[in-house]
Amino acid sequence: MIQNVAVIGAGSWGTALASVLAKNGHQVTLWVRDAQLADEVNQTHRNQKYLPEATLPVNIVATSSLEKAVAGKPVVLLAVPSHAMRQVCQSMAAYLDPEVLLLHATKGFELESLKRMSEVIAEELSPQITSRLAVLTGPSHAEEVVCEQPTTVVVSSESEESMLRAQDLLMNQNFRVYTNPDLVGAEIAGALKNIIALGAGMSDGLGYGDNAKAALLTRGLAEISRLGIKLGAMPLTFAGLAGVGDLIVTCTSKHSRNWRAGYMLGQGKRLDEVLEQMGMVVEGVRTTHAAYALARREQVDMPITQVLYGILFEGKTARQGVEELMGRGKTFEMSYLNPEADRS
Ligand SMILES: NC(=O)C1=CN([C@@H]2O[C@H](COP(=O)(O)OP(=O)(O)OC[C@H]3O[C@@H](n4cnc5c(N)ncnc54)[C@H](O)[C@@H]3O)[C@@H](O)[C@H]2O)C=CC1
Ligand SMILES: O=C(CO)COP(=O)(O)O
Repeated sequence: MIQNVAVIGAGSWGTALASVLAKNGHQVTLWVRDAQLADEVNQTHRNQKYLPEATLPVNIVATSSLEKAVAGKPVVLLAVPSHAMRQVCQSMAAYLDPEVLLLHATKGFELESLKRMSEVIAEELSPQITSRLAVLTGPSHAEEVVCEQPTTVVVSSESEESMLRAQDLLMNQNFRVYTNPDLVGAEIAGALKNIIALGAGMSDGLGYGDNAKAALLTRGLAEISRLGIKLGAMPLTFAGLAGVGDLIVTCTSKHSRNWRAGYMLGQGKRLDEVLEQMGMVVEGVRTTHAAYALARREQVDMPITQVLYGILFEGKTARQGVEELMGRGKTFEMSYLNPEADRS
């Protein structure tokens, strides 16, 4: 069924998802924070800053008014950075349709509370929203999605009906949408892979090879799963699109902001320089901070995250980080073989 959909956030991901929805025939209102960019999208059907190569469908109409964007819309899709989620929800709460289907495509935790995005959304809107809330995640760079390159993603929700509705809205010949009821696992996997992508970029920036990258991905997945399972995720989610799928794409793609930021750090640039040069959100930086705190709170061993925290926030060099990881004591690969020593 053709729907009126509001997409909140016109960075690369919001713009690409607006394009998918519009090509599926939906009428899309795109909320753009910056009024000048809203005019540009309406007049030129382009978003020069975030997706310069793409021409956008004409059934995307941009507005810088959050009220105009969401009022009366049966479906709202949020694609803002994690640090903006709470404030955006607060600002749009009064205008939302009480029966709205809410999707979010944000990969991160709220740093201050260490909460997942769906928890932040439920706190700001209402606890009942969880029956109409779904997360969209999986290996999907905006730059490829917007030019209709084959892509697979996953939607997760506590409500089967919401999950199926989200799948119907988004799915097409080039954008294949799977469902997975493990909302907790889907959100955690999508957020934590960005930490490992920073590490993979650093490894490449240091000039290390494929062996180091494979080690980071595999041991990264081990610690992502360890924390995720402790926080209530289903183990198999980490073997799926939201887990290993997204880990592969983010650690190996030239499109990845996290990989690119890591690469520059590996070459010896300072974090502030790197973030300034990126000009786009690098979720892995805040997520490293959040995961470091979560790992301490939950007493879960996350050696790669710990080392990256040292590099990002404590002045350790990338090379020292590698030495630290390679110099750790002997241990089992599979912690279930020795659960007492749950080490990586
Ligand atoms: N770019 C991609 O290919 C993908 C991104 N994501 C996730 O989507 C989310 C958004 O990422 P991108 O679109 O890539 O970011 P981006 O850096 O391309 O754009 C960020 C957007 O958020 C807006 N924004 C920044 N601060 C804000 C604030 N305080 N309040 C409201 N809006 C604010 C900016 O104006 C911009 O429109 C992130 O969580 C990211 O991990 C997920 C999958 C793919
Ligand atoms: O989540 C993503 C791809 O699935 C996007 O990753 P980056 O933010 O590193 O570009």
